Amino acid sequence: MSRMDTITKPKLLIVEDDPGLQRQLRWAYEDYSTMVAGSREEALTLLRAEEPAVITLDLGLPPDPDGVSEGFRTLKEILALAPQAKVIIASGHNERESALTAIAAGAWDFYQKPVDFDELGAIVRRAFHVQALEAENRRLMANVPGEVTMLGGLITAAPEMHKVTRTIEKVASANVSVMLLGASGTGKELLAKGLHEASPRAKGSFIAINCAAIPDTLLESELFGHEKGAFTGAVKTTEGKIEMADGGTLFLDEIGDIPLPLQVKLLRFLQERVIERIGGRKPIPVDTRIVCATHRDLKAMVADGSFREDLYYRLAEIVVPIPGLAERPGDAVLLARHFLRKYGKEMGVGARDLSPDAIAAVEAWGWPGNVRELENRVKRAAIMAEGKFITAADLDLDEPGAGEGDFINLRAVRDAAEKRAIGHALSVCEHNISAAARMLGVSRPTLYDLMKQHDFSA
Ligand SMILES: Nc1ncnc2c1ncn2[C@@H]1O[C@H](COP(=O)(O)OP(=O)(O)OP(=O)(O)O)[C@@H](O)[C@H]1O
Repeated sequence: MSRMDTITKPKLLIVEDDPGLQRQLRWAYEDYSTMVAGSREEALTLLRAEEPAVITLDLGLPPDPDGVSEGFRTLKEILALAPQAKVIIASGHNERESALTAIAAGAWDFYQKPVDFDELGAIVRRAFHVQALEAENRRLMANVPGEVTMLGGLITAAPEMHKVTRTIEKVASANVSVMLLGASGTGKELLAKGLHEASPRAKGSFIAINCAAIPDTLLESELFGHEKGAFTGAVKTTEGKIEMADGGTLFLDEIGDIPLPLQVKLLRFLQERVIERIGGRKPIPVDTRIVCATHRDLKAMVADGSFREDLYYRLAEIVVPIPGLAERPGDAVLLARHFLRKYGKEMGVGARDLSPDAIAAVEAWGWPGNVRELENRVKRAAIMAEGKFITAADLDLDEPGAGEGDFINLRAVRDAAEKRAIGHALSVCEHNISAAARMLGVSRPTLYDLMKQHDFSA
């Protein structure tokens, strides 16, 4: 076995004690990197060292070459070490029963001796094929969000967002101010948190505040805190959010909503790194990093005088635009599946997936509310849906023309409605055609015709 072989060819382990057969089998499998073991011990040693994907196993091994006991023992030990390996059993005449027992014990397939190389070759090829598919599947499942934690728990497969996360990772450790620009629900807070966690301030607190959600009159106290008796109702001295985030990061969402007088106070903090609580007399030094975000056009606000230019440049040394969900190819479905798993687990319902019509609808939707909208729709669907699959209707994405622009005429609307109803019935009935036909009140042949017409696979 050359080094090249091990790198490029799939590995096949042949467990066979007959030297003649060993030679023949080795010769028959040129396409694989083959290795031969004549006993259980040798088989296990090679298994540990080489991790072959497929194994052919003769049940009659020494010290019991005419029985099956050693073969079964070997099978059991192989599967204990490598449950994903495909083990193909070789059984002699009249050993069909043992072969079936071996399958029940976890073997993948069997063939009858004397060896028919064509037949065995086909079984081995198929075993490799299935093994590769399963390995690919496992790899994809491992990459399923939730299990992979990207920056701040963010989930994405879109290159546009990978660029964003790379930028954030880079600026996290630099001493620069960062402004995130993006529509509501695009994940700005999640990214700000990711930035904090990737920065040397990760041991400090991450505090978030939405400036648009707090009335102007309270915002100053929220940010800077107040001394006892500073105003009616100030019954005790309270720290502001800037102070609470000392040593950490303060995320100011909707920074464009800060009124002008407060902009001045914030600028002073950024320049001098001290704050004064409302009603306080002494400046308090605070080491807080500010990360801010907005969906507004701050440059236009600077131009019309509603946002201070000097503050803008203090806050926006690095500006990171965040693309909307609809501009991230593949992310909507990826995130829908993630939220489905998350809420399915939380509610203790079994594993569920999106039906084909739901996938199409999720891909076509414009997502004006971005990830937040998607999360809300999936959460509601996870609660309401009954079948194993979540449909477009469950997600409330099934109005005629959803995401597709206007319909041309009534026939097109009927067509679309028919297609949705069929997709829904098929997914609810888990593709059982008779059950779906009953649900739709049509005969089986009619449903077959309709499925053909609407491009559903039978
Ligand atoms: N890529 C993502 N992966 C996983 N969850 C996400 C992702 N993007 C957003 N979310 C989730 O969507 C919701 C909205 O995200 P977030 O609050 O970060 O958005 P935002 O841009 O700050 O919104 P707003 O400006 O309206 O406050 C949160 O529950 C967040 O956890």
